[in-house]
Amino acid sequence: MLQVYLVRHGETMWNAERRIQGQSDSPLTARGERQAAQVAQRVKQLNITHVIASDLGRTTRTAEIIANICGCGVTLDPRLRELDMGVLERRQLDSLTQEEESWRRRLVNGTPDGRIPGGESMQEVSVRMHGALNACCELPQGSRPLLVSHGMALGCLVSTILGLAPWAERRLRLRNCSLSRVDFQQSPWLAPGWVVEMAGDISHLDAPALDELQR
Ligand SMILES: O=C(O)[C@@H](CO)OP(=O)(O)O
Repeated sequence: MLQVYLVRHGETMWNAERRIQGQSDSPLTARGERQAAQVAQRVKQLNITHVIASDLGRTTRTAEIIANICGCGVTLDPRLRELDMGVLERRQLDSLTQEEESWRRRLVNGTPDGRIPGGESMQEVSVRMHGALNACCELPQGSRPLLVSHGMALGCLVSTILGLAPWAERRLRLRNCSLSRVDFQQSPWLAPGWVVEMAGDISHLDAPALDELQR
């Protein structure tokens, strides 16, 4: 059985400001750095063999902190990036016009091929996230990888493993530096292939990100 751990990056400056990031980027806050150190201590004794991260700055920094504690390197995989939110990236969530908010709603309410102008659909994110996850099956026998990605991308992955639509991810709270685990297994009691063992655990954090408490 292959166990793959999933971590959302630490809190960033724009998370705290409720500013849309998508494939734009902002640095970890001091709280985000602390969260990354706390999740690193949590996974330290899990014999992680590979840390694979979205190539954006916030995930790369989180991955470096984890890899340093786990004693392994960091591999970057752009398939793990956050959903591309097109023309709304860098915008404050509270500043959107009604029309802009309708673009965001279409993205998350199941409109087929719903997307923000210039951005990705949830279906497209699902395809590339599964590609990155399935690549873990090609690692040497006995590997235990940890993927560092983003809120909507990871939510989309977990939702689709559960057989839900990609946009169901809006009903799964994945806080900054939460830890999830998915297993590739052949148990007679479960559906063959990927199953969700754990999702969104933050018991290792001393406080969830401030911005999460405001939502
Ligand atoms: O891009 C963003 O603004 C958020 C959305 O969930 O993603 P993350 O902070 O996880 O990169």
